[in-house]
Amino acid sequence: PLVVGKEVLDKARREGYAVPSFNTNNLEITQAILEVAEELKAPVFIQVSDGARKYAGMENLANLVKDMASRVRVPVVLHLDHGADFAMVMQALRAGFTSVMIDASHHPLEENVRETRKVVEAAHAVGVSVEAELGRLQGIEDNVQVSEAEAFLTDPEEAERFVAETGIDYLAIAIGTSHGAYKGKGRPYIDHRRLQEIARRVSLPLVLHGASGVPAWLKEKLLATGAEVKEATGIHDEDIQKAIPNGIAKINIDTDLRLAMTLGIREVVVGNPREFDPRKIIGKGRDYLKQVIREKFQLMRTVGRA
Ligand SMILES: O=C(COP(=O)(O)O)NO
Ligand code: NA
Ligand SMILES: [Zn+2]
Repeated sequence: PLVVGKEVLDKARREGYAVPSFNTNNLEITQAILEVAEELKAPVFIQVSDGARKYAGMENLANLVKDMASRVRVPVVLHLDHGADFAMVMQALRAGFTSVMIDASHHPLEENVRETRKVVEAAHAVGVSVEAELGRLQGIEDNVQVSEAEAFLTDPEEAERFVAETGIDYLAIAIGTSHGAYKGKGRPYIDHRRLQEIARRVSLPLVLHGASGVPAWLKEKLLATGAEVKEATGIHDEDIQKAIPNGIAKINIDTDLRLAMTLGIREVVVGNPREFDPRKIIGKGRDYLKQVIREKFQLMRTVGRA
């Protein structure tokens, strides 16, 4: 069924596992997420970004997820990813989202606090959970663009104050991850000591953005189809596994789903110039999506937690 975010993430932090939050833009991605969640008896977040809202329509995606969630046994949270302002968050509340992010992390701290408090008051009035962000990730994704210079890691003491002043339910932090498929040369440096210090001060579930791994098997297959993804790199599994016992309870995955869908489509289209049935073309993408989603639930130890 569709549930509110707080209950799902409080349990995850308490019991030492994480819940993946997968971005969706369409029917096939949503089907892949829910089929695997049901198969593995895992709670899951399905999130809609600003770009997805523009591409598919917020109400369309909300109605699709709400209806499909009502027909599965595992808990499903419908989450607004990177809510840009109060108005967008209100539209999501009206559309029936059960979790919303207000991302005011690119504003000065005082403005971030003010904007976030406003959202918390409105969302909590209708029983919806709130995620906010402190600190900035580098990288580009769906209009969320931060240059190297502007990116800064989350200050533990500031995080403690921010949580106290805003009343949010979970906190997105910057500890070295970044959005997109190009997370820096080689292995991105994840500041685990900083995370431990934040987790010591903040008892709320912590959220990791920019957490796609760009799995080797997926990258190899993509290269074989002629996809130009040679420089693509992601967060290493060990860093994900290490972050979970240190308070990370929600982990955002978008890029790995994009790569998986693209692999399926390219394999069919590049290999079969005569194929023009979208169900065969997009369907192959859905198969790879399910493989990636399965791996995420296993990596985050979400399996069987529903
Ligand atoms: O943080 C993300 C997704 O990050 P990735 O690009 O690493 O999948 N969405 O909010
Ligand atoms: Na989010
Ligand atoms: Zn993000």
